[in-house]
Amino acid sequence: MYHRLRIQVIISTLFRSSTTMSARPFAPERQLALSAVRRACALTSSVFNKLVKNETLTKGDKSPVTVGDYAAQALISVMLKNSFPADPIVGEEDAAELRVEEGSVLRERIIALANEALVAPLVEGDKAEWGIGPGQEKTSDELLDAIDRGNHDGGRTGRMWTIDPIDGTKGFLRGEQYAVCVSLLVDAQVQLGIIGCPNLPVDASKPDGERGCIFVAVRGQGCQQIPLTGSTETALSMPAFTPSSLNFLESVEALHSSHSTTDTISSILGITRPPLRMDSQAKYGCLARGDGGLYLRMPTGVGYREKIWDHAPGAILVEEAGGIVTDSRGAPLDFGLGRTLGENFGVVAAGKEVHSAVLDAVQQATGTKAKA
Ligand SMILES: Nc1ncnc2c1ncn2[C@@H]1O[C@H](COP(=O)(O)OS(=O)(=O)O)[C@@H](OP(=O)(O)O)[C@H]1O
Ligand SMILES: [Mg+2]
Ligand SMILES: [Mg+2]
Ligand SMILES: [Mg+2]
Repeated sequence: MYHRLRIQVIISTLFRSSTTMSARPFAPERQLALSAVRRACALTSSVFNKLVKNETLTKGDKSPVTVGDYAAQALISVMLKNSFPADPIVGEEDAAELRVEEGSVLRERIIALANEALVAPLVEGDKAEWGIGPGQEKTSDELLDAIDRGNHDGGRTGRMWTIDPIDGTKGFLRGEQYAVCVSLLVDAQVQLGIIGCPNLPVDASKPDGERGCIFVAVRGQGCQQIPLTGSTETALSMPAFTPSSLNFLESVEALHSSHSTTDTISSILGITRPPLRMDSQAKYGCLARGDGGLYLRMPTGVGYREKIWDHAPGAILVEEAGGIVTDSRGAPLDFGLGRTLGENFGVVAAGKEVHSAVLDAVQQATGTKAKA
């Protein structure tokens, strides 16, 4: 029923005209990044369809890394460099492991996949000057360098992009939710966030219906959902939840977010609906469109530092849909500390009507004091 509460306004014509686009702040960045995320979603879907799981590597942090992660980061990075050559990139992956494997099947597969995605025909909205389309192949070295352009340290000043080429790697490998996530930070403030979710139902009330959505938000311009295979934009606005109508969105992996803390907070708030568990920043998109009323990510006490690419794109979606995103003390997430968010105080994302009640419950559950 909460789906009916969504305020959805079709504004497809608003962003389509290039005259309108270029007049809006960050219009070229939005258009380019949308195209890059769309291509990366096509790439990752095709990897999944062909994927043989024994091609999965294991990195030191135990998260599975697939050819899809590397190839998608290479693709997005090439496209960003072609249009915004001066902008640094904070990307999840780096090519160190691939460089020692010259000629390996894995490396050749990554190069082939990235090039296939780069040379795919132009579709509506694409521009040849972005360095995409037939004949735009790159060499192996150029693609490995593109992956390594994601090695920027982050920081407080200037423009920088974040790329998480496949967020929710475990969901991806299970054939469930994952997301291709890109954001643009300016002086540590998120100005643009784009999240492509190839497996997410376009309408949560029709779980067996059409799948594949992109969520996009530019600061001050609202949050929109676009079907992966179309251009109709739907403006998203978070419905007003009360504590009694709330339900949680949370990680599938208990290692990533403490389910037991969430359970305690749930009882304090009197929430009876079961949590909606899904992998990846698809959770932020679902929150922005009202599939759930609250996203909690509580530290599991293992000293993990959250990464900026795991939250910057999602945070702006929720804020532009009318919600509030803070850590569990009520402090804003700080994207200016480097590649991580620093000490892990968790994430509390919710509608403005309930956010402070949730913070109180978190404080009660964890014995922490909200930041003054
Ligand atoms: N210990 C720990 N604590 C918190 N977070 C961690 C931890 N380990 C990994 N990660 C990051 O979690 C990202 C995926 O988590 P999600 O919430 O998106 O999905 S999940 O349900 O937890 O799988 C995942 O992003 P991807 O690597 O892009 O999949 C990681 O960056
Ligand atoms: Mg990872
Ligand atoms: Mg991630
Ligand atoms: Mg990832």
